[in-house]
Formats: sequence, C-alpha cells, structure tokens
Amino acid sequence: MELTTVTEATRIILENSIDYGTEYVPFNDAHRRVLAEPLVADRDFPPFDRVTMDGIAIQWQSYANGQRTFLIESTQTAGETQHTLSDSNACIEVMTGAMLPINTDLVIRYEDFTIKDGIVHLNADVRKGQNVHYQGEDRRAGTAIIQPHTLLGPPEIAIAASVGAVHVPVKKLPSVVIITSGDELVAVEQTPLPHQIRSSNVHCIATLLKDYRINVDFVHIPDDLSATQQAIQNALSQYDVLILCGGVSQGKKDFIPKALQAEGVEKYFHKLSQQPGKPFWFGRKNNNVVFALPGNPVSSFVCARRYFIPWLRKSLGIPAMDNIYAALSDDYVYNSPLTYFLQVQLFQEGATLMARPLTGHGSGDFANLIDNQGFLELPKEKNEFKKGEILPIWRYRY
Ligand SMILES: Nc1nc2c(c(=O)[nH]1)N[C@H]1C(S)=C(S)[C@@H](COP(=O)(O)OP(=O)(O)OC[C@H]3O[C@@H](n4cnc5c(N)ncnc54)[C@H](O)[C@@H]3O)O[C@H]1N2
Ligand code: MOO
Ligand SMILES: [Mg+2]
Repeated sequence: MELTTVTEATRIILENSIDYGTEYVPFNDAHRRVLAEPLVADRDFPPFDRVTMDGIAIQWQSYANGQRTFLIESTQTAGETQHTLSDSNACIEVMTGAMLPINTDLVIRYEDFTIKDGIVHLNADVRKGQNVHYQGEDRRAGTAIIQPHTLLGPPEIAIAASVGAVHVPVKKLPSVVIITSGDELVAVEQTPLPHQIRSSNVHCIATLLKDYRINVDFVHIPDDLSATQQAIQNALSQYDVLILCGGVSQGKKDFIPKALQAEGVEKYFHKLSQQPGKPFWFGRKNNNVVFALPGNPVSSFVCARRYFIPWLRKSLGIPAMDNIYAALSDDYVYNSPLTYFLQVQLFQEGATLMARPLTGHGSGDFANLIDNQGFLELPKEKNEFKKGEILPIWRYRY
C-alpha cells in the first residue's frame, strides 16, 4: 500500500482548515486567543505629555537665557488636573505620570538640583524637551495598535485594558472530543489489573491543546465495532473535531478506520511514510474533521504536534508551521525510507539552537519524552545526517 508523505499529508490537512468565526471574550481571559478584528487606540498613546521623572518642570527658554535658580510655584502630582506655570523663570515640582504643566517643556530630576529655602539650584546641564513622554508619540488615536491574526499574550492584554476593550473579538475555537479505544485501558483513578494500563496519552494531547485554550471532552469506547460506530456517530453530531486515539493499525480489534468510513467519514489518507505515527488516519465528513491517531503514546503525540497544531493554527488564521530549525549535535543514522521524528534535547551553542538525539525504547516509551524538548524532522530522502546539519524542529517545551 502506497504511503502518504509527510509533505502531502501536511498539504491535505492544511487545505482542510476551517474558519469558525468570531466571538467576544473578556479581555483578561483572552490570553493565547487569536484576535479577529483590529484593536484600535481610543486615545493617543500616551494621552497627554507625560512626566517621566520625579523633579521639576521648567521652560527651556529660561534656561537658555541663563536662569539656573527657580522658585517653586506648585506641585503637580499624577492624577491631578494640569497646572500652569505663571512665572516663566520659576518651576513646578512634578511627579512621574503627571501631566506636564502648561508653559513648561522639560523636566529635571531631583538628582540634578538641590532645594534651599524653596529655591531650586541646578547642578547639571539640561537638554531641551528632556524627561517628557510626548502625547501621541507612541501611537495615534484611531490607529490599529494590534492587528487581526495576532496570538494574544501579556502585552496585548495590557493594550486591551488601556483602550477599554472590556470584551475583545477573537477567533472562535472548534469543539473537540478525544475518543480513546482499547479494552486494556482504565481510568486514571483506577488500579489497573496485570493486563491493563491507565489511559494516558489522551491527557498528553488534551494538555497540548490547552496551549490554544481548547478544553476537550473525553469519550472512551470498548473494542467493539457497533459500539465504536455509535460513539463516532454521536461525536460527529456533537463536536467539530474528533481526535481518536488507537485502533488504526492492523490488529483484530483495530476497528476505527472501518467504523469511520461506515459513518460516512471520507478517508483522505491512511498511513504515512513516517515513524513514529505511521498508521495515522485523516478524514472529513462535511464540517467534521477527523484525526485518528495511532495509539502508541509517542506516535499520537508526534501526530498531534506535527499535524493537529498546524491545522488548528491555520484554522485560527495564524501561521501554521513553526519554521524553527535546530542543528544536529552529532552524526545520526536512520536506516529506513521514512521521515523520522527524532527525539532531541535542545541546547544553545552561541546563537545556534542545537539538537542532541536521545532515543528511547520506541514509540511506546513515553517516559523518554520527559528528557527531551522536541522532535527533529529527518526527511525520508536521506539516511545519514551529519553533525551541524540544520533541520526543522517541533518543540513541545520552551
Ligand atoms: N502488524 C502490524 N502491527 C502494527 C503496525 C503495523 O504496521 N503492522 N503498526 C504499529 C504501529 S507503528 C503503531 S503506532 C501501532 C498503532 O496501533 P493502533 O493505532 O492500532 O493503537 P492500539 O492498537 O489501540 O494501541 C497501540 C498501543 O498504544 C496503547 N494505547 C492506546 N491508547 C492508549 C491510551 N489512551 N493511553 C495509553 N496507551 C494507549 C495501547 O495500549 C497499545 O500498547 O500499531 C503497531 N502495530
Ligand atoms: O507509529 Mo508507530 O508509530 O511506530 O509506534
Ligand atoms: Mg492496534
């Protein structure tokens, strides 16, 4: 059977991205959501000529005329309405964050003068316009400060707060269900019998999705064809995206591909020329997109990281691919005509991100993921990779 290449699978998956529209969320709950419309400045940034140092404000012309002592007329603190300097040879004490008083145009720090009997005596040179953050010099009122398709983070939340965007327009997220299959699996809170294991890899994938604020539902189905079909039918009617885990290979109870097709999900590919994750199945039914991942924990994680995340990013309108590269720290040989997702430890050597191979005991060994930070993508066209070779890296830790 012809295997689908990683490149072809990527193309197919990205072609099937879906725009879920826009919704409004509270600005302080918008972290790691994608902005859907421009966020516009309601006022200038900053909104007034802002004092940036505690000290005094004077008029430049008085200093230029040789004035070096200044009578203090008043004190302008942050949060007060704007003062006016009436004698152009005097000064006003000003605090950081205050409006620059009318008739003044520069600020001198306390460190640069002494005060004796209410008179300021300068002991440093001053520059025209110093220590003032001028109205509108950062951004003008009415301009878009944050563009759509921005993944929101701490600075963007501060901008939203500053412009009074109590609710911000963000891209809607798909609803996602993760379906496990396998009679050997028991819930986390149970004690497995000798032939059983706790279901774990779905929690790895669910956690990966939390980076994009997606909270999944979980469904478990026994290894039974009609129960599998019923569960798929229910999931198709209730969720946008189905992520299935396990049951996609050659086993006697690997019913997933058959059940999906019986429920009308069209297969776009099954089996990739990659390792781990070779038996990955992907398809679609109308607006339902289905990722049926291989059950082995490292395989399902590689597929979720390498294919689901780019699909989601494209659906949300942000760049799909990471386009981050690392250099191999040692020669590496992989004797198979498949793309290999090599587990690596990442470290910095000068300006270069380096990747040190640390393989475990195959795609069932998920404990080995703990000691690594990402998967280095070794293309299938080659078997021998040289120290220093630069290759795409799929990080799962930063
Ligand atoms: N004859 C062949 N056998 C297998 C092939 C093959 O090409 N020919 N491919 C192997 C590869 S590669 C993989 S990957 C696995 C994929 O298997 P399935 O997708 O059918 O997954 P299962 O059989 O259900 O389970 C595999 C393995 O993963 C464990 N698993 C499953 N779900 C979970 C979970 N939620 N939490 C933790 N562990 C889970 C399961 O217990 C199995 O050990 O097939 C190979 N076989
Ligand atoms: O994809 Mo299976 O990916 O090797 O364990
Ligand atoms: Mg199987």
